[in-house]
Amino acid sequence: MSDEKVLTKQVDDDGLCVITINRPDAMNSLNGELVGQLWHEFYEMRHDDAVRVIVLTAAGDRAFCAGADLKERATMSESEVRRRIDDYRGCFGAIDNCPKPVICAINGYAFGGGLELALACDLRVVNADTKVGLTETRLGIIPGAGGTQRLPRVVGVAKAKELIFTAKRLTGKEAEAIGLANYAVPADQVLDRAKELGRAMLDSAPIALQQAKIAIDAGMQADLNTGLEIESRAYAVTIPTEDRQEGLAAFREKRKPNFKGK
Ligand SMILES: C/C=C/C(=O)SCCNC(=O)CCNC(=O)[C@H](O)C(C)(C)COP(=O)(O)OP(=O)(O)OC[C@H]1O[C@@H](n2cnc3c(N)ncnc32)[C@H](O)[C@@H]1OP(=O)(O)O
Repeated sequence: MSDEKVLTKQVDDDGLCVITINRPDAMNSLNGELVGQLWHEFYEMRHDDAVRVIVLTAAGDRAFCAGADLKERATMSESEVRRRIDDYRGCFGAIDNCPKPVICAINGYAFGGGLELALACDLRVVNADTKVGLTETRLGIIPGAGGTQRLPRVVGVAKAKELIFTAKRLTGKEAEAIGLANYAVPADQVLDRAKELGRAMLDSAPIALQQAKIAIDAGMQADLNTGLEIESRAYAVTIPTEDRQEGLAAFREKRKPNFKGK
């Protein structure tokens, strides 16, 4: 393990947390240490009330994440590669299942596992001039960290097949046009736009945010009637909360609500 931290974390007083991948010299690619730390951090944040909304980004101006660390990969046995793919799935699953909104600020290249990492987040803001893509088929493999499942759910089956079969590298602007990114902005505005989105969510009640995320994510895997049942159960969780009473009181008193996540 090197002395330099591969991941940094900053939480402000309002609960906006910025996680920064810090391997810029290796294009922020995913080695074992980074995957382990990301996984651990997202597990910890599940239970940390000081964190309400998360922005995930990376250091430097070239890459968000160039996917698997291909130099490390070249040294690994087949069984080590299998295990590493499982680690990606566990790590990205922890991000996907994080009960708080996660916004990915794609500051530069996002290829292979790097884009799969971004797809595990709820929203994406991308550098308009960078390139992103699931490039794995050009390396004799397939997207194995959720890409074959999450990309079609975001952009539709036919577009996902086109992108995966051709390993196409899209510009940030093109990613925005197909809904892969919520916003494409100039490079120097990526992090600020992601934080701005995050701050807009801080005004919403934490339990309401969690339940809305659960309802959307679980409901999208189900038929409409099951999805509506999931929504109904998620709504029911919010009914006995102090925050619901606070929301009504704040409306009555014409003031901003002070939500406590209770
Ligand atoms: C389940 C998951 C599977 C996967 O993720 S498979 C991997 C998918 N990733 C890719 O296909 C991207 C591979 N990388 C590239 O295509 C290019 O690179 C870039 C477009 C990202 C950048 O190109 P350029 O600007 O010309 O720079 P450069 O000289 O190629 O790279 C700069 C340094 O960064 C290292 N690097 C780039 N990508 C990776 C990587 N994925 N793993 C480890 N190192 C990487 C290079 O080797 C080099 O380093 P040095 O200066 O020592 O030669």
